[in-house]
Amino acid sequence: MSGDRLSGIRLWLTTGFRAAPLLSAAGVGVGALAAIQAPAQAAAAKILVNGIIQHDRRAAVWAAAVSCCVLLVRFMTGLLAAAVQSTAADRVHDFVRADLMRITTRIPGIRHHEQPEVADRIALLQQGSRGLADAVTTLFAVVAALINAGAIVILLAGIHPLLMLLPVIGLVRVWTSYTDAKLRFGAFDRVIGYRRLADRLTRIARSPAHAVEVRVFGIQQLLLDRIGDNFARVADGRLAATRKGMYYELAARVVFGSAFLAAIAFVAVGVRGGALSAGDLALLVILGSRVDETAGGVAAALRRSGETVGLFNHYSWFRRQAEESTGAAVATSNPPARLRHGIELRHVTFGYPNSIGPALTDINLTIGAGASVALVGENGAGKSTLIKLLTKLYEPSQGKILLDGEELGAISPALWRLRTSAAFQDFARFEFTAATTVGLGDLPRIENTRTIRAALDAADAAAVVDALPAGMRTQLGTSFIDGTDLSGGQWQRLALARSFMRTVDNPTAEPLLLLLDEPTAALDPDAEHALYEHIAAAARAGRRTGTITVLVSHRLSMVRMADQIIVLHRGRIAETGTHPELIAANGRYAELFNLQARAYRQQP
Ligand SMILES: Nc1ncnc2c1ncn2[C@@H]1O[C@H](COP(=O)(O)OP(=O)(O)OP(=O)(O)O)[C@@H](O)[C@H]1O
Repeated sequence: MSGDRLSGIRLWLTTGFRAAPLLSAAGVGVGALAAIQAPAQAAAAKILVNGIIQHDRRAAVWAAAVSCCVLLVRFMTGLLAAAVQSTAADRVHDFVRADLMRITTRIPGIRHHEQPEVADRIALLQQGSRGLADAVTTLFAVVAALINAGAIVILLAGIHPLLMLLPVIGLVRVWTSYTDAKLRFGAFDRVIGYRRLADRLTRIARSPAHAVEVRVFGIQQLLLDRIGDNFARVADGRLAATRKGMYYELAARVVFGSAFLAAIAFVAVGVRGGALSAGDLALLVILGSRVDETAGGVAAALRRSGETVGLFNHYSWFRRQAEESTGAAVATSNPPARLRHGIELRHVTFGYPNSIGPALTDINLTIGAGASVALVGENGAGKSTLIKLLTKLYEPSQGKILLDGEELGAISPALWRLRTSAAFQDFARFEFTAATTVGLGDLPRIENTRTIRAALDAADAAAVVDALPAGMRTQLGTSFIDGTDLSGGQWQRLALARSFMRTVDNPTAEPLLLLLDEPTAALDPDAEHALYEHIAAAARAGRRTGTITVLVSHRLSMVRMADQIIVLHRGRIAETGTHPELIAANGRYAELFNLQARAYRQQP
């Protein structure tokens, strides 16, 4: 058995007991109790029949009484089992969901979001979360089925040892059922990519964020067709597996039915010859249908446990992956209190997972402490990628990034991020109150109104908040009944204010790196101008504290104040220098700058 499978089984067997120990133990106990009821009743039936035929009143009364008691216990355990199982399943569901959230959010980078095999497994886990929750119920079913099967074998052997062949033939049904489950689960695995795509397209079709473009470009039908295609592939894959499995099941039942008929004939002959009693025949008839039922029960339990183990394999794999990437990120060093020399990139090359070529190639760069740097270049040149490497969202594929001479790779991502601040072009619209949306930028001071106000001023966003119905306490976002929505530019101003939270009034934990990736894309010219004034002021202050400011912008008139301008082209550094140096060099930067300046001059 592979290590993956073993750890899946181990996780299956332990998760229920970790999530709800008492309920799980009770569930297994009730399962065991339920399992002996049917064989007990069959044995009582044999004694009853023999008692009646042999006029043994005492035996007959006892057998009838036992039968009634067993029936009563059966009703009680049925009620108890349903309650115990569903409560345990709810507990396990909550436990697994919380565990998955915890391990996913602890992964320091974002590489796992872009690996299809990881995304597929996460989709499988989400869709099969009920199967994970049924960990206890499945265990309950397995215990019950095995005890039931054991008791039946003993009773059959008591009639005649040859009858033990019946459960052996019943095993064929167990095997076919298991094969059926394997086929179905395999099909489920194979089509999960289509399923994930269909789900993603469905989300696009329903998403309010896409609603306008979906209607303007009339792409509803295209989306519906693609969703339909993908779901059809999912259904085809699963149907083929179901059909194949059904043939196996049918064959097994024909074989078992024939064997059962032969067994009845064999015992009937024994009764006629006097070697066996009428009670034995009654017991066989009852047990015969029980063997089929039990074989079905064992098969169903195995099938369920096969599916459950399959899901737990994914769960275990995902936990291990998360642990490995979290473990890999367990770095030994802390970031320095302040930068003295700066950041150096040595032969840094980076390629995204599953992409053909590198996004950055052989980047060599030194940024002095306290410097302001501007990254410019055409779309796809690699600017945002460089920002992601500096925030340790990814690690370089080759080369290293040094922070005052020490490798950034050795510094804990969490601690490093505490000493950086950033605003991204794809900024998040956190739908909290306005104060919280900004305060999130510095968790220890999330409720410090003075700091939030200062960050809003720095981002020229105070007017946005002041115009809200309840000021800073206004709930943002359309997901809430009393929520207020903002324009794209207003959201971006709040995102900028968030990024300034760590930079304002923070002498003890001043960021070492302030990253601004296209921070003004949605801003009007006034706000953009005010922002650049602030960035220039922050950059000047950075000279004192050692903070490096990195700005990505296509607006070249805004980057001229940077101490160093780096022009990226197709993932490589094309040129670097100050604005005057690059203009004098008359290269790519000068060409782009003059082009933009001419365009502005030509405006009426
Ligand atoms: N998550 C990703 N997975 C695979 N490739 C990516 C990913 N993100 C970016 N790329 C690729 O990496 C290259 C650099 O992209 P990057 O976003 O760094 O460019 P950029 O200079 O910031 O562009 P822009 O000015 O358009 O924002 C591009 O070829 C892009 O297609």
